[in-house]
Amino acid sequence: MSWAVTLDDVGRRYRAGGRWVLRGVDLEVRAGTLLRVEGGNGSGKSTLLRLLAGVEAPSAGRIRGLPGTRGYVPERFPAALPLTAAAYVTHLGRVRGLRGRAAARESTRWLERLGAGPYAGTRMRELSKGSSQKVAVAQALVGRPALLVLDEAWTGLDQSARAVLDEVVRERVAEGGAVVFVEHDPARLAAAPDAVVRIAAGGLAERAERGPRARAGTEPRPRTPRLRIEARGTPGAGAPAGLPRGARCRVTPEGVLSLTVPAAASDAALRTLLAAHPGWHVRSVREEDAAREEDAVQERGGPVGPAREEAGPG
Ligand SMILES: Nc1ncnc2c1ncn2[C@@H]1O[C@H](COP(=O)(O)OP(=O)(O)OP(=O)(O)O)[C@@H](O)[C@H]1O
Repeated sequence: MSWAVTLDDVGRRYRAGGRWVLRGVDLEVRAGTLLRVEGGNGSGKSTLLRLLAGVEAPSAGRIRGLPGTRGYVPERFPAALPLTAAAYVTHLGRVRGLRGRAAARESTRWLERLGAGPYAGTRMRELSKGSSQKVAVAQALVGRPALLVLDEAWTGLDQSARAVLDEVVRERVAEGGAVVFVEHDPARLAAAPDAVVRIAAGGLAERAERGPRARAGTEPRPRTPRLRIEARGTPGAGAPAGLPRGARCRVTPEGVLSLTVPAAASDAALRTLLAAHPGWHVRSVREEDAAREEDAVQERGGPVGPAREEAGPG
């Protein structure tokens, strides 16, 4: 069955008036695809995954088409539950629509496949960290959810359970499910994703689509996109020192700065601007291609949309 989850201009912040963790995120996750989410620590990967898992709602924008059955391995699994591993996974199976016996059978099957069969009857709070992680994975897989969201799900698993999870991810995608994952090991499923998105400065700074040849690891990643950062500073101030490699910077005598940087270096560029003395007030961060298009429209006297993202204070 063909379906897709669509994020339209999605933003997330954790308190009203607080910092936007994610902003202006447009993303489509289609059935039968594997998507990897990358980004530095604290960039918002887990936040994006929680939105896709439906356990958090966006503060701005819309998420459409979330399938009814979703499996989610959170970054931190609440292991101190008073249930046995089997009872917990069976319970999740029922939540996903399996009837009693079928839920229990599937629970046993997943626990055994992951190597957790011997402690299916152990209370969750008595399990070791790695064993508890196997239960975290089993509870996400039971009932074969259409969308599987894995937040560092391999962490803590032993080698054979890791290999099983690799295998299961491939199976789910081949069966028409969608899998979205974050993983710190770059070698994990390295040639498998259909797309890789990178979060920087609160938005999806980079999106690399991969075709069937790339699945076999033979196609180079597309050109790295550049971001354009616009900021206002003190009239007469020159270009700021310490910009990352690959940055191109223009400053008008009035103190209006236009800086383009490879997307991967945008966090470093923003930090440089925000830490400079005298300071820079960052007005917008946009993909360079989109900024060019808006400039062209403006030159023709047409309408200009609002900047997609504000990255600085105020
Ligand atoms: N429940 C919350 N309440 C307040 N702030 C939060 C909450 N969850 C996340 N944040 C903040 O949002 C930002 C992004 O966090 P998130 O966990 O999504 O990043 P991440 O990319 O997954 O990081 P890591 O690689 O370290 O796991 C961080 O600054 C974090 O402090």
